[in-house]
Amino acid sequence: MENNDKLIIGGHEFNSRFILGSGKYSLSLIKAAVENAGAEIITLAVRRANTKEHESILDHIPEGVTLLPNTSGARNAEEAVRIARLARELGCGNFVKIEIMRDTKYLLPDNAETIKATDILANEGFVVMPYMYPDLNTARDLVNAGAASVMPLASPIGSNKGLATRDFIQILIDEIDLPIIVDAGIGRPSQACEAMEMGAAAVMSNTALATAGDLPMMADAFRKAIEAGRQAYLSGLGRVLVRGASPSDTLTGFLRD
Ligand SMILES: CC(=O)[C@@H](O)[C@H](O)COP(=O)(O)O
Repeated sequence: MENNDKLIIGGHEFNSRFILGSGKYSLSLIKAAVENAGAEIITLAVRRANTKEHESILDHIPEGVTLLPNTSGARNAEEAVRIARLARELGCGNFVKIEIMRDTKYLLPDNAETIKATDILANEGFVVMPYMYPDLNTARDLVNAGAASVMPLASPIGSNKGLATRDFIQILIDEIDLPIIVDAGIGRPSQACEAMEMGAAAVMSNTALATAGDLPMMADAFRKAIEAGRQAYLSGLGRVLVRGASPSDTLTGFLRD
């Protein structure tokens, strides 16, 4: 069956709605993770592409997969811009995921600096995907700055705690006319599925796979969950009763009479 349900980011079309983080597991597992996840986009810390070691992450990423270099390590807009430009010089393409963190304890993104970096890099022709704390005003500023998607955190990076910011992500999904990609803290396939049922355009995960007992098998489970959540969203979820019950068939009422 032809898949007409594409994820479109900065004019580029993707079939998969699972974006894979690569930072927390070994190079030898990357190919299997991408294949089992069905992922078409994989993030890459620029320091891992720019290594002097004989093995570079770039050698392990299957052909046809879009690289999403991130600016991890940046503490302000200026540093993020510098890392993004370096990634482009290294041949990593035009996509960039902006990650700016001043806080080293909770690793929360700096929304104000993220808006500044988005503005500069979008003007330089990058496809900018900013990681952000889910806040509607910030999201609107990111749209105006030229972002190609918005990536709100579900819970702190690496926590596997799931959709702690659920209601605020829902506001972004309802109000922002860009793909909302739920990032960070998604610890289980069921949480990824829920994000997709809410109407998220895609989910990104790294730690959930990296800390799983069997990484490729977990990648497969995430792929299925994300597809199921998308399908449920597109089919229109059934309503929830505020109170009472509703009989499953009319016969119940008939027998009582
Ligand atoms: C911003 C950031 O670093 C996250 O994208 C991370 O790569 C994924 O978060 P988890 O490791 O919590 O899945």
